[in-house]
Amino acid sequence: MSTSSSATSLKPRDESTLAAAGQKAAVLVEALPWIQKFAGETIVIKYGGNAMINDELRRAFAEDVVFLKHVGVNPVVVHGGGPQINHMLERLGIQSEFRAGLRVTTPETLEAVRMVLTGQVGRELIGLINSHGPYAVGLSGEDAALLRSRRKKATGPDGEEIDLGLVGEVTGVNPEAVQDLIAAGRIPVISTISPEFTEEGSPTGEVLNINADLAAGAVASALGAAKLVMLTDVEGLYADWPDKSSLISSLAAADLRQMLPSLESGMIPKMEAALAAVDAGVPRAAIVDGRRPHSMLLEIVTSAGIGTQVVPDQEAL
Ligand SMILES: Nc1ncnc2c1ncn2[C@@H]1O[C@H](COP(=O)(O)OP(=O)(O)O)[C@@H](O)[C@H]1O
Ligand SMILES: CC(=O)N[C@@H](CCC(=O)OP(=O)(O)O)C(=O)O
Repeated sequence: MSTSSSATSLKPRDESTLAAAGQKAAVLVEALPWIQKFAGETIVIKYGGNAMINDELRRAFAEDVVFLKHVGVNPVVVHGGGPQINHMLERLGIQSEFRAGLRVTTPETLEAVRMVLTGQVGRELIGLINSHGPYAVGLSGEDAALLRSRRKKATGPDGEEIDLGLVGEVTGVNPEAVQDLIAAGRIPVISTISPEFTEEGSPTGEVLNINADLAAGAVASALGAAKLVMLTDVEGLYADWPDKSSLISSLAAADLRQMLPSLESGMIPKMEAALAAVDAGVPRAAIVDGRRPHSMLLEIVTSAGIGTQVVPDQEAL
């Protein structure tokens, strides 16, 4: 048998591929305890509109979600779509206005919000996940009585009451439809429009626009999730925004509660949601940079995580 180097099928193995293989094995082994910890558990992932701004990011997100499903975790996706709604409103010649991080919502705006979230952003996400197999099923807060809400009263920086129009806060979550989908091996993908209910518990016939962070926090609490992960367009929570050297890696619920009044814009509902989830017994809420492909997977299956995590007070001692 000839071993001459002229044989065309003979491919030498170089040192660099061996070194790279070693690093890959280390990553997989590091993931093992986290996969064991979360197997059989539900993780709620809030996918913000700013973290889905290009095809690479959207594809990586879908891969991460399907990866989690295949290692035995039950991912539940709650998606936003703020920038996509802004774009649609611009096309319709409607001005976007945000107060305390929430969109002031007129009946006309609500029509666009519902159309973009449920009909466009949700559909695209479901399509991307389902390019890997028949996993994702879309739900709006209107489906199977998933969400109940009432008008949200917001307060401005000087304590004044702000009228946000058709904006809701979640008053109840009926997680049965989501649990049914999980039991059937599916990945629920939730868009955050919710029917409005009176104080007495009757439906008013109106639907309300719910901020996706706040909805994700409520869904994570109702499902007894093991973790809430929120993907956004910054590295995490900054103690002294916008000073880039003040990125927080971990903080206790009590410290976050103290910080809340000083937060600005979109960080207000995000951190309110993180706090509400941890207060309701979700062991971890993490804010990660969704502009980095696979940030969600790295947050869940690595020891250091990558963003800011909120932990219950007793764990921070
Ligand atoms: N303390 C803070 N740390 C980080 N970001 C902050 C802070 N305060 C305000 N922000 C702003 O919050 C934004 C994230 O909220 P938002 O735009 O609503 O995200 P998403 O669309 O992902 O929900 C950041 O891009 C940043 O401009
Ligand atoms: C009341 C309110 O503000 N609703 C949000 C819902 C979408 C959302 O939250 O999207 P992101 O997560 O991408 O910001 C809105 O209309 O923009």
